[in-house]
Amino acid sequence: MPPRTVVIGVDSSTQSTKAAVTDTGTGELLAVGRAPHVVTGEGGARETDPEVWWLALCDAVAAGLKESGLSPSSVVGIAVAGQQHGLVTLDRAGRPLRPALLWNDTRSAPQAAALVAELGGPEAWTARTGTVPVASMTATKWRWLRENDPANAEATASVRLPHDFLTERLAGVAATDPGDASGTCWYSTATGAYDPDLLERLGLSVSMLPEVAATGGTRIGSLTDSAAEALGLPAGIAVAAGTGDNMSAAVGLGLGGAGLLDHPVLSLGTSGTVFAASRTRPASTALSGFAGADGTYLPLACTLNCTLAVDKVASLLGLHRDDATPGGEAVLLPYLDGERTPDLPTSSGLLTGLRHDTTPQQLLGAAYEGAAFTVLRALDELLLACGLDPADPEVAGRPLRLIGGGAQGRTWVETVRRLSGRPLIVPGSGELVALGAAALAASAAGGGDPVAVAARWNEKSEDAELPASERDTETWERIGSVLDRASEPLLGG
Ligand SMILES: Nc1ncnc2c1ncn2[C@@H]1O[C@H](COP(=O)(O)OP(=O)(O)O)[C@@H](O)[C@H]1O
Ligand SMILES: O=C(CO)[C@@H](O)[C@H](O)COP(=O)(O)O
Repeated sequence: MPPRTVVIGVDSSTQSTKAAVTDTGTGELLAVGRAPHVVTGEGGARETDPEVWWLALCDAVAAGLKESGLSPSSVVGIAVAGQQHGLVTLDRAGRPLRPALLWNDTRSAPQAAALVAELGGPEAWTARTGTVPVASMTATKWRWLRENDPANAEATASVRLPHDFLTERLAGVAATDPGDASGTCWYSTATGAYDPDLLERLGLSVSMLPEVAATGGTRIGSLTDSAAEALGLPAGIAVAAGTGDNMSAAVGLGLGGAGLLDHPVLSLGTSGTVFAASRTRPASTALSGFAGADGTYLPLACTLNCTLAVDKVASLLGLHRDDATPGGEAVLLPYLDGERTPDLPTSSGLLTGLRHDTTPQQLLGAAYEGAAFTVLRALDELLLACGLDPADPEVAGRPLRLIGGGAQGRTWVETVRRLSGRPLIVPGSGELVALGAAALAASAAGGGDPVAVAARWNEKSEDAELPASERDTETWERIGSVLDRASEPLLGG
């Protein structure tokens, strides 16, 4: 038998880094090393020092390798999938000038509104870049920095996204991929390149940005001696371009440009996201028309408040996260970070429908319902943008794949099932982002198309399949009516 070779898929997300030591041949997840991140900031600010991500990556890789019991010499490749959109600013020596502005930092909402108006409205942005700027998009953060921290903006020699900052630390090469680049709002999914006019408008030049590799699985270089020493891995192994975390999850599921719209995906993490792989370029202002890691399309909608917000409500109530019952009359919109979908960056949490007999368990259940409702309503927009009618019983009956940390939680699964009325598939692998990155690494190390690699790995996956339960339309309508009434003044409706 030839010796076992492995690849390392890194998921550098908002709350932590995970490094999945993955068998190159079978996709078996042999070990997962973990290291937490620190997010700081009050009000709308959310920042992390990029050096925290690098140290967490080193710790997670070391922990994963130790747990696997394998020799470092069995590792043949590595790829990073990172939280999308974050703005990393580097000096001439490649050192971060300041903490990164994260995807859920809402301070750049005014800059987003100004950019939308400057181009003549949302449709113009959809046509140009695929996506309408909201506070999450990198372009709005760069403009915020120029207006609010001009000294650091002036000193910036290069701009990176979280995943390509880390990839550059690994390979010494400035590279990104179409998927993560499409979340900047200065890359066009229509042309597959940076938009020179938008760069000029933003005061950026191409020389400040990483080159866009053809796919996230492209080998952009090899592990440098210094990175090898920091990670305890052999120098010279393949480094892939990597991608954004949602794009990587799509790869991990074996979805990529194959038009597999019959299985939309719902991810329950710090963010709640819904997305579907598509061959058709989406043209809706109601969602983000991102690219996939291979340059095809990944229409996606994202909420700012999902598992972290619900965990916060549980801790305020002194309850365990699964100590919840359906909310009854109580409606809780847990928009603790403001909200992105719907675009309500200055909103905060809202509780209504309290009675003398409302219990703490119902309040927690109402937080789950509010978070799940918000992302599920975005799913309807996603389907519409993909030319599907969400009210069509055939479309409404298609299964929803549930991923992210929340998919491991009983109450999350039951709440999504009850409010969606759909059958659910919970994939056997709980680490789809890291698995997708491992497939990108395997591809870079010589293993062919990453989506095909992941699809082959998934053939043995033991997925949980849950049949549909009756849809709780009463709760759905109650929450929808509260949200619509509360957002009217904020949306100017
Ligand atoms: N067993 C579980 N039950 C419910 N929620 C869980 C469970 N395990 C993890 N989570 C939730 O998953 C979240 C982290 O998910 P993850 O997808 O790793 O987030 P991120 O990618 O944003 O860092 C945590 O906020 C936690 O609430
Ligand atoms: O902004 C988005 C998607 O557009 C988020 O989904 C981020 O990519 C962060 O993801 P998690 O840390 O919640 O996984």
